[in-house]
Amino acid sequence: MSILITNIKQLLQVHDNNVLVVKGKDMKSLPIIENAYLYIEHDTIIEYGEMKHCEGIEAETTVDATGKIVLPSWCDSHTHMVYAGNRTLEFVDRINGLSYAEIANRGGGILNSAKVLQETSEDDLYEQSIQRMEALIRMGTCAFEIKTGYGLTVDAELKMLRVIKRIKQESLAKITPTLLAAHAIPEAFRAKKEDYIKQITEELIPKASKLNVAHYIDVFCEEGYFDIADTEAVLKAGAKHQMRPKLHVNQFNILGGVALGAKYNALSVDHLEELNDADVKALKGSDTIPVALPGCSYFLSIPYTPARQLIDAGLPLAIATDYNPGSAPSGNMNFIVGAACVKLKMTPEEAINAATVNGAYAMGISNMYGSITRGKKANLIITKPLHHYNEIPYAFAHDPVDQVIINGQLKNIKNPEENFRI
Ligand SMILES: N=CN[C@@H](CCC(=O)O)C(=O)O
Ligand SMILES: [Zn+2]
Repeated sequence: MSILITNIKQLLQVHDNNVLVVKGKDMKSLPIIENAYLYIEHDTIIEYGEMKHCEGIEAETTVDATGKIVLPSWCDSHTHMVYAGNRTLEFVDRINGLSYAEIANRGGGILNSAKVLQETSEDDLYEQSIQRMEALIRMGTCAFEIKTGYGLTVDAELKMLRVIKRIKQESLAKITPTLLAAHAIPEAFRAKKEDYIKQITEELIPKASKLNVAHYIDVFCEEGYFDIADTEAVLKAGAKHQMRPKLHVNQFNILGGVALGAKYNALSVDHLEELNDADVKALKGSDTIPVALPGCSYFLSIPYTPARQLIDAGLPLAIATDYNPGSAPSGNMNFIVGAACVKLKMTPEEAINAATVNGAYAMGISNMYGSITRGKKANLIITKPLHHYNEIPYAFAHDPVDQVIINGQLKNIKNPEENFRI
């Protein structure tokens, strides 16, 4: 199967030499080819260049992209999209004045989602989740990290892992599973957190490892959830099973999770709505990428991650949705790219780098995803006609996506019958 895209107004994120991550000042640069073509065979980017060099290329399918922009599809490196039900009642409670912490203390929040998930069948959970994901593919995301963490029992966490495994096997999207082993303390363990940590380290992690689905491990390192000692215990147990950390840190309070993540060679440290100089120092010289989640800041009305401080310190930054029923019930990366510009004061180039190649890095897949490079996977967005790529973040809440190519397959996203499964 071969596809030739012609007359592309702007082909974005073009790197002849493969790029794994973009840091600091380099994030301001977004290599583009104006009036370009792109040629794909099977699932792979084979060739690209200026239209004047396109002669002689024949393909089974030709797409005329006159007036349109082509870019690598979004790479969303932080989601909790496998969940059951919703938390719309808590949304209204928050509008009426309750805080996220107050709702959690009343047994709402993560505990509420866990109760519903425990009562939901595996097939139902799979269907709810894959339908959420397919809606997002239509919005231009073709690579997703998916976390467990709404199980809160060994059985329910393993159920989540099996659902993620099935999505990974059956979807055309690229899936990176993460075991969010310590997300909240179940009611039954309130007075004996040590026993819950023991259950996680001695039972959940070994059993999860046997399923061979998740190679990343996550902890919600936060006041009222898991402190530094708990987090370290979970990371040590994960390391015994070759699970690399991807951590929730600094969402409401700074506990030292960033330095701990860097010490354990975390792939990413995510949230960082709160940040201090020691955190920035800990990240410098590490291979750990910070990840900002502006949808969560928007929805909870909490501070936005100080992206400028991170980028201006020479660090890389990724942006992701945090798609979940409690703090970010939207998985739309187009909105996240816009919010990164408006609220995090990132330039469009920085935001697009953060949502493509750096998002791929934060999932450990940037060798094959996140840029237009010969030999990389053909996961692409073809936009509607736009004047310039700046229009993607500028026209906030618009949907710029016209067509997607996922794993080398051209999809008509407007057709409700379109299929994104293998
Ligand atoms: N902060 C921890 N976990 C999720 C929210 C979970 C929830 O409220 O359901 C997050 O990343 O924001
Ligand atoms: Zn999260």
